[in-house]
Amino acid sequence: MESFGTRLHRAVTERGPLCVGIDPHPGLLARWGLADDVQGLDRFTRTAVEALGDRVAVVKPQSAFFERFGSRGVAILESTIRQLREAGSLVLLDVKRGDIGSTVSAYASAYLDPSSPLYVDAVTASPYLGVGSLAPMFELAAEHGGGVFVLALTSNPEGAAVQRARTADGRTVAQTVIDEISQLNRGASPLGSFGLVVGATIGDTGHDLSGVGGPLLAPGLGAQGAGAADLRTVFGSSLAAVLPSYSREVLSAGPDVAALRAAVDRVLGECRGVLAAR
Ligand SMILES: O=c1ccn([C@@H]2O[C@H](COP(=O)(O)O)[C@@H](O)[C@H]2O)c(=O)[nH]1
Repeated sequence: MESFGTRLHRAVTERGPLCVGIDPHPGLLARWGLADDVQGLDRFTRTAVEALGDRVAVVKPQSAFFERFGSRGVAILESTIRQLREAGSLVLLDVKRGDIGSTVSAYASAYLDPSSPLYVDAVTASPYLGVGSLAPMFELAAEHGGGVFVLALTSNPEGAAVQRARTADGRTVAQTVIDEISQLNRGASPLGSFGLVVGATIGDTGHDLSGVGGPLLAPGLGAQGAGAADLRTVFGSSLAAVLPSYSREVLSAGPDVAALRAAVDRVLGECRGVLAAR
């Protein structure tokens, strides 16, 4: 089984360095002329899959917007995941899970075991019960060619108070996460399967990302105010590993499929312009 890092490296080579989120906000449903109900959710996600599935390297459904409709929303999430995989994009489910290790095992089975209805290529995870508590996710991901993106320096302004706090050895909390994920990726080529989430909004953080060896997911572009040029400031010499991520900026071009695709081409072009100079 090929590793997630290898599959991601190929997808980005073939389709370009871009992740697009499927975040069916109530406001976007209204903008697309859809009701804020299960039928609206279904129509929204089918259109997004049609526009994105055969051209974007990684598509990132945001689980919260499906869960808010209960079991019928989760059924649509399952079907969206299947459709995206069939269309050839890698699916990164944004669920930000984290818990004590024995419960993380169950989350790992839910998302990273190929027999699960919610099986995806990769998930986001929260390290705030300790990076070590995520070990069952790392292990199942490694076994089945999956990936895990761990929150390090998030795009929201509230994150800094926790993530930049100093630990006993003087490193920030974020740097300890960065260092632990770097260890997991040691020796992986061309790219490790364990990534970090580092917001494009956060400016020059003074954190050392050079040894991570895995992908750096960069949300915060577009609707949260960061632009492609900010990637240079945030990531510096680590630009090669960056996977820029947009949700509302692209989705607000819908529901016309051609317009959604044009938005994808536009943001991809902007990101390539910055990432090519790495
Ligand atoms: O630090 C983080 C981690 C995750 N996110 C998620 O990414 C998208 C961003 O959506 P936009 O519409 O492009 O703002 C959303 O699903 C967040 O939950 C993040 O923004 N920042």
